[in-house]
Amino acid sequence: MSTALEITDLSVSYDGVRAVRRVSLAAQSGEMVCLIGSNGAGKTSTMGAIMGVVPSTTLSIKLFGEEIGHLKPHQRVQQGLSLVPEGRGILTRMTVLENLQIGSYPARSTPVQVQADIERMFTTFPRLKERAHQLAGTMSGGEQQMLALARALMCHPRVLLLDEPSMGLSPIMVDTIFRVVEQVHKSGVTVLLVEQNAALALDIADRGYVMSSGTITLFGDANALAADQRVKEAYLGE
Ligand SMILES: Nc1ncnc2c1ncn2[C@@H]1O[C@H](COP(=O)(O)OP(=O)(O)OP(=O)(O)O)[C@@H](O)[C@H]1O
Repeated sequence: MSTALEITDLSVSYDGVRAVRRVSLAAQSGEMVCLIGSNGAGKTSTMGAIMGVVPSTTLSIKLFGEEIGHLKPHQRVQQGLSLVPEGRGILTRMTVLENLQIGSYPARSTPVQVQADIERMFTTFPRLKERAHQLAGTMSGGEQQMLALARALMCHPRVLLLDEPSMGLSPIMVDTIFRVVEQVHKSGVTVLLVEQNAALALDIADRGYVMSSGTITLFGDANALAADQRVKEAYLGE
């Protein structure tokens, strides 16, 4: 199995205050890896730094063995990395269709390819098809999360970074989103998932990392982490 994503010594500071300290993590090709931890642990900062949208000092970020740490975010997208950010990051004053079209820009797809990708997204998310001409900002939270995920998939990522996809969603909508995440994973995409809902994350992931106060404190097989007393007490409410 090849290594899809390999992060070495990633650190993030805000105004001189260290939020993430020398984090190293990896995901093998086709793996689903989760990153769990309490509020403010540094998960979102880590995801942003991997994507290049949050400044960091990082020794190395490798995507399928190629160093991408020096690349701009859109260049990282071209290399096969996509982020669905926390809070979704969709363009609220544009329609669903426009959001999907813009989502395809970094991939430099041909118009025929873009159209095929939009149809693919509409098959995966029929709700988005029904609402193709609706302004994204007027959709429900769950619909916006679907759009954010669909937009990231327009670029055919090889590695998908998902930051808190369940945030603020009803249980039914969480089910819908996670079913698609599982489909995407089964299609061979490597997934790095940040989730506040640790039980859900450890249930769906192959492996996990636990983050606390800016550092990785535990990692391992997802089942083993879910059975770990420290994880149970701190994150699973048991
Ligand atoms: N833009 C910023 N400016 C200053 N401090 C920030 C900024 N973004 C994050 N922080 C701080 O960095 C720390 C880590 O935040 P981060 O959002 O990465 O954590 P998190 O684990 O994703 O938390 P949550 O689960 O609540 O989203 C926190 O103390 C936060 O207040």
